[in-house]
Amino acid sequence: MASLAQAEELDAHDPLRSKRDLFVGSDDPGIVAYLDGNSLGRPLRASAARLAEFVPAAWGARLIRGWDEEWFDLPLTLGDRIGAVTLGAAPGQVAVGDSTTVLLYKLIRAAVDARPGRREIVVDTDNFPTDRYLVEAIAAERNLVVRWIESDTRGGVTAPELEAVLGDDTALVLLSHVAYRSGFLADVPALTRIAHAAGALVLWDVCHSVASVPMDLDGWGVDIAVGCTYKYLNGGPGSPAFVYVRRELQESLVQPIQGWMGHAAPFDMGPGYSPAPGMRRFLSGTPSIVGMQALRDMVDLVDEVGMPAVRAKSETLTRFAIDAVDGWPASWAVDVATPRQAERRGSHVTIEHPAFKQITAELWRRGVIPDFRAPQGMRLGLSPLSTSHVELWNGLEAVREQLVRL
Ligand SMILES: Cc1ncc(COP(=O)(O)O)c(C=O)c1O
Ligand SMILES: Nc1c(O)cccc1C(=O)C[C@H](N)C(=O)O
Repeated sequence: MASLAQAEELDAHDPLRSKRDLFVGSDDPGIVAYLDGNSLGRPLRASAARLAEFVPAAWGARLIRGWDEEWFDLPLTLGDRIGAVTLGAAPGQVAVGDSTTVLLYKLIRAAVDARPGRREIVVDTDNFPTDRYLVEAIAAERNLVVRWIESDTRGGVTAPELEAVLGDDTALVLLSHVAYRSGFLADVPALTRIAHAAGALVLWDVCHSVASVPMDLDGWGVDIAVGCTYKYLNGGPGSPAFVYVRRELQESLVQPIQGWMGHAAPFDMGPGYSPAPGMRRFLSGTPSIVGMQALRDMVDLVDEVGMPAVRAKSETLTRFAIDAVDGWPASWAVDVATPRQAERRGSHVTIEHPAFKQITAELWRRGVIPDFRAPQGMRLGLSPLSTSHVELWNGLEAVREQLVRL
């Protein structure tokens, strides 16, 4: 049974335990347990220093010269770093820029346009709202049909569910690698093979898996992936998203927001749009260089420790959370909505109870910070590099204390 002693023991043997001290606020007594790193990761102390220095040393001193010296290429050089460290992507296939929502729009549009004559987009009913809304908007724009896979707050998409909706008319399948609610971890290589066998392209939303679940996008034959950088990549609020496009596919995709930064010769400022070769064609306007600074430190840290160590810690954290909740009286009727098989879950655990909305609000007042997802889910986001088992135990104890009072 999970206990404080067990949490202390797990921390004592955790090879990543010293990394927690690298984060701002890890010593703040007002934050008893930060369990929302899957919405907004904590800042690294190195990022605080980098951002403080950026204004005088980069922006202030280099001024417009900064674009030639580094910033113009940063979306692609940083993309390559994210690709190598977290995505299993060879260079030249990842670009950073825009928000997740905007990148998803650009790539969903490009993908359905690359399959002319096919009229359906497949997506699941419990995919993240932005993904669903975009698919509906693009279906309306392009006169396409949305084929829904029924999923719920406890699930994710499996191979038989995908097979049941695929057909000759499927242009694109849009799925999440880790379901934002349940934490279900989809079998990317298997589902990608199934979609390809039907002649469809697949776009993976990797927001909740990047830097928490190891990926091999090249090896898995993934077409396109989009992910955000403010969760487990700790880029800060609104840090830009990234897109991966398989090399062989790049020249065949035309994205709809044709801005000058994606042009083959942006500084010619000539007539007509001619897309740049390679990943630059997926950029639109001036990317947020300021927004790219903090995540550079997290990519370096993940590179130093390696994704297998990150995943191993994530597994002990999620298992500990599930064991602790399993130890609560059955009469409390708290359900674990996250898969119990470690290989089928990402790095958050969701528990369900009708009182969790009010309980989460009270926990925030007490410095215990999970998040609440309607109708009754409490998500415990476990950032492998910044969450300790004792912190998690303290958070769970606070939840238990609230449940006892009901
Ligand atoms: C799975 C998933 N997709 C997309 C988004 C939307 O990203 P953004 O708000 O950065 O556009 C998020 C988070 O907000 C997410 O969790
Ligand atoms: N992106 C967010 C935001 O701008 C404000 C508050 C929360 C978020 C989130 O990240 C939500 C998150 N993607 C989720 O999985 O629910």
